[in-house]
Amino acid sequence: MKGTVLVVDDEKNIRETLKNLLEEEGYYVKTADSIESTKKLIQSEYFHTVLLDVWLPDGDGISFLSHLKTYLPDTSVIVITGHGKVEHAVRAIKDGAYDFLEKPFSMERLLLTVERAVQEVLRRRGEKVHQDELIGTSKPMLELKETIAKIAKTNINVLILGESGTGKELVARTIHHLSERKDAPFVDINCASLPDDLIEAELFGYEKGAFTSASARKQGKLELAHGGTLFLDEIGDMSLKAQAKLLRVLETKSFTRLGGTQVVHSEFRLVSASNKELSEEIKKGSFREDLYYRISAFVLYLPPLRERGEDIILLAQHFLDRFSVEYKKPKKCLTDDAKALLMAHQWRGNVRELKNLMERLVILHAGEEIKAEDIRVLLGINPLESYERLFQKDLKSAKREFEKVFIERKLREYGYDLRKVSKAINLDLSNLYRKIRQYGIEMDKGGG
Ligand SMILES: Nc1ncnc2c1ncn2[C@@H]1O[C@H](COP(=O)(O)OP(=O)(O)OP(=O)(O)O)[C@@H](O)[C@H]1O
Repeated sequence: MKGTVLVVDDEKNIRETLKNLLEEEGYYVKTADSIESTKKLIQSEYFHTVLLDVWLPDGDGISFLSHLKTYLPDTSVIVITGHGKVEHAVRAIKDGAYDFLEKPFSMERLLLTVERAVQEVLRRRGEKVHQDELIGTSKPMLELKETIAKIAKTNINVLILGESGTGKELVARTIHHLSERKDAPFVDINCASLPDDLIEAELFGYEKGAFTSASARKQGKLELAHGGTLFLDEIGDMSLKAQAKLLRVLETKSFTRLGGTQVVHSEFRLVSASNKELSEEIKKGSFREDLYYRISAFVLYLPPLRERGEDIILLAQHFLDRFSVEYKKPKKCLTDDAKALLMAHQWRGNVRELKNLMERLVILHAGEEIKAEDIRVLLGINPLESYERLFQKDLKSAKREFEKVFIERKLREYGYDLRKVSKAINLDLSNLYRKIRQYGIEMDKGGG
């Protein structure tokens, strides 16, 4: 796949012609006929390039451009303007469009412009070509996206709190991408993964000879973040000594490298994250209160995935689509049972757990349908745990559902040997056959 393209035009035949043409060239293409439908699409899908017509039934494309860039900050937008409408083209470029196409345009010109636009995004995103966009349409996620859009352009220090895997780093990166600093570095450091003395060396850098293994001068992350954003992940794990030094840097915007005397100035925006309750750490005396106030001018809280029910299926489908493209597998969908199971799961590992699960499902399953059983096997859960909803059914359907799960589990347990299963569950062979057929149970052993 060469890249993903969204075609926004109110004329059906233009949408279809462009879609066919671009698909033939190897792009993944989606279309939208209005601003409203575009808004919906970009909440759940990422596009390298958007082809945007100026005239749309519910507004003008150029005014919509800034909204589009909020959701897809990395995307190159190509605006399609009417013949001779130079003022539109000028405004579009001013508002952040990558390029414009004046009607009528040749197909060669279109393909060339799209190709350049996609290349530009891939280059800009570097190794993070497949980095996720912030997906979610639950109330807290929509509010979060709005807040991010508002604070990104400021220089305010942001603290992101939330359980592990809720997307704190992704939010930090999104803030950077939406800020004026987007072309400067985003420098991250995980305070939990480094021992105390190494954190200082990493943050402040060192001079040659500062310690035994310091064979040459090394710039620290604070210095590297100059002009950009410094992301301190797991800041709650920083030692008190490093905290005291960091506090001084935040007050003076300057520091010296380890073993050095030269004062180094660095101007960066600080975004920190923690999955610990920092107020508790302050009470315990392991986190400085004065540092807390410095880093938390604005606090963003990421709720656990289990509290954002409606995002679960959206994210699951998003990851299935993404990994299917990545692993060149057919597009997959979730059965209603599978969706119910995902909704009922606790997701202690939050979005990271969901993402990993979807990746494994794409790798392991050749078919197009993901069933509850496929997921249960990978999650290693006892079906009954996720069967709370059985109690909302009538006895007959609850019984049927349980019977199916029971037989599926026994079949797996006995390596799909029907004779053994028949004996183990005390059900004669012909009845077992009948039930397997009746419930549409697959005798596929390759599922995981
Ligand atoms: N809303 C979301 N939309 C799309 N992808 C997401 C979303 N939230 C999280 N992810 C993805 O889930 C994974 C985990 O997210 P991330 O690393 O940002 O979490 P974290 O809170 O920083 O975790 P930790 O506390 O363990 O460092 C990443 O691959 C990230 O891209």
